[in-house]
Amino acid sequence: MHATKMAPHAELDNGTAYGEGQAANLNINLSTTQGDVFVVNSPNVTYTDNEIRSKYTYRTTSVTKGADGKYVATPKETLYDFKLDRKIPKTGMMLVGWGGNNGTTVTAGIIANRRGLAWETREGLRVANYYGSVLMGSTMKLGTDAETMQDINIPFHDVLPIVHPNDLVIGGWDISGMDLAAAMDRAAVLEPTLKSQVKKEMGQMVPLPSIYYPDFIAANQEDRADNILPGNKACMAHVEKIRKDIRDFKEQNKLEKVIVQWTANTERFADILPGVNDTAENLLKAIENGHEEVSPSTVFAVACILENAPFINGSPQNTFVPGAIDLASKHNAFIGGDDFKSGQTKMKSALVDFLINAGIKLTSIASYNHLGNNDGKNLSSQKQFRSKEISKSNVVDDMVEANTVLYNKGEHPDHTVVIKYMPAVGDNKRALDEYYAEIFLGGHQTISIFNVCEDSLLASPLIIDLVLVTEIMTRIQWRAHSDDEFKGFHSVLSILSYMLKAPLTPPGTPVVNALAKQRAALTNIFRACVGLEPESDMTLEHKLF
Ligand SMILES: NC(=O)c1ccc[n+]([C@@H]2O[C@H](COP(=O)([O-])OP(=O)(O)OC[C@H]3O[C@@H](n4cnc5c(N)ncnc54)[C@H](O)[C@@H]3O)[C@@H](O)[C@H]2O)c1
Ligand SMILES: O=P([O-])([O-])O[C@@H]1[C@@H](O)[C@H](O)[C@@H](O)[C@H](O)[C@@H]1O
Repeated sequence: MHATKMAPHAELDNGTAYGEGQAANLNINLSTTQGDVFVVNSPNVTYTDNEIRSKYTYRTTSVTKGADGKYVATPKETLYDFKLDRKIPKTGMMLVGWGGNNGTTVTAGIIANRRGLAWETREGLRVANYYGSVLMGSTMKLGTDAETMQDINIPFHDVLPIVHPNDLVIGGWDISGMDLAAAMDRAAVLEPTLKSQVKKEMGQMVPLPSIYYPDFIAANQEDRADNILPGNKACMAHVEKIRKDIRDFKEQNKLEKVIVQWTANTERFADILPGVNDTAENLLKAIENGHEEVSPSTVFAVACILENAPFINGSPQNTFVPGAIDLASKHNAFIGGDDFKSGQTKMKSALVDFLINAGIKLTSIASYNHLGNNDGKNLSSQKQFRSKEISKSNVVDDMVEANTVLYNKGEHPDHTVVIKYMPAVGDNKRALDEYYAEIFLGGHQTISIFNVCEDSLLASPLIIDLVLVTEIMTRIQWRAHSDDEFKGFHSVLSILSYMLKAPLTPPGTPVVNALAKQRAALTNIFRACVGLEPESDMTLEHKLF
């Protein structure tokens, strides 16, 4: 299944009408096939119609400490076999919170790209694109031209046979019964000249009724809740209804795969209670018994795990209580989260990475923002804000702990997070940050940033990336070269961390927040699946001659 990709921007011919499918008149490149833009020429890589197999040597450095206290670094090689199903499945994306700012925006964006829409704005003509998506808007270095020694870069999306977002079938749930066209108007994110072109199609999209347990989100959300299932606390009937919704969606749209994402309101944290949500068995029992500490997002996670539909949490709450992770592992079901990393925090994880790795001692981070959308309204409630404060605050920990030259054990920069609800600015969040650092000989560096983030236009491409990466992870299997059986990656998809503020990792494994490391992990795991070495910037070919 090949879909077209739109060129990012084009000038309109004088007087040429624009609208659905008019992109062709804009003299832009309409069709680029995907997936097979390169082939790997290696004895370690074999292609069949259905599969790509690669024999991959994973090279690391194992470190031990000698009796004299010195580290001993030993190069280590592990041989893996990767197997990738090349068939791109017809895939559905079901959003919890479909009628929200992100849900309506990502839906309109996919429709606009699929139909090649263009629309007038005050700044001139705009053509649908996927800017902000790492898979659709960025490239990766494939290698070096054998003759010119110049880098050859390819669209990130083309490194593997990945679903095209234009082909995604979209559905979902919302406690608000508003159709997607009305909800898009409520969100006030998109230009009227774009909305008018997708209004008809979106007007036919109505979110499925959802579960609503008032104590988990702000009381100020109650006036939206007109599309809810009976029952205000967890029960198996809710789990089974969600499972049926997924099956029905899959069947009605003849889908081969469904990925579910939570882009509903931020919930308060759930207490972790032994005997309630600490194991898979206890969590299922707690749901059966209607325990009031089981949140809607955890009920969705359990339903998706049991239905073998990967579930991604785009919000900061602790959806994946230990019992949910235990259940996912037992069912070999994929989960991932938490909290889309869209603007202020994405900038932070890049800037902190730069400062600390430059040997500059960051001593204080002040992160303030105000926004006026419904997310901000929900976060104006302390318990929901606390969930966000946690996810926004922990993002520097790994980078600080890794630099024992600048920081003593347990030492870290002051870090404060403030979020205020200011309706006037709507979805266009204002993020004001101050980074204060010690530099050479008692000097200081102060970096002040004023960052206007159109939150839903930044988050929507992440929703797409999370679906596309999660989907292809269901088609990748691995084994140690000596083993017979292939199996999937661990249930907790930490490969998704680049798109998330508080990356969920397999229990006991470290959390990596440094943005460059996260992108490198995503890049190099995808490269390994086609037998390519990790992207190295050594460029010895440019130094040793
Ligand atoms: N840049 C961003 O927009 C960004 C970044 C990181 C995280 N997030 C998170 O993404 C989520 C969505 O953001 P948004 O701006 O779209 O918010 P929003 O308030 O516009 O949308 C949330 C939607 O969820 C619905 N909802 C609430 N509880 C529900 C339930 N139990 N079942 C189904 N639907 C339910 C609401 O009716 C609403 O339509 C929020 O949790 C937010 O914190 C957003
Ligand atoms: O991703 P990011 O810009 O750091 O964080 C954002 C916060 O600044 C904002 O207050 C919140 O409403 C969004 O949901 C998002 O979490």
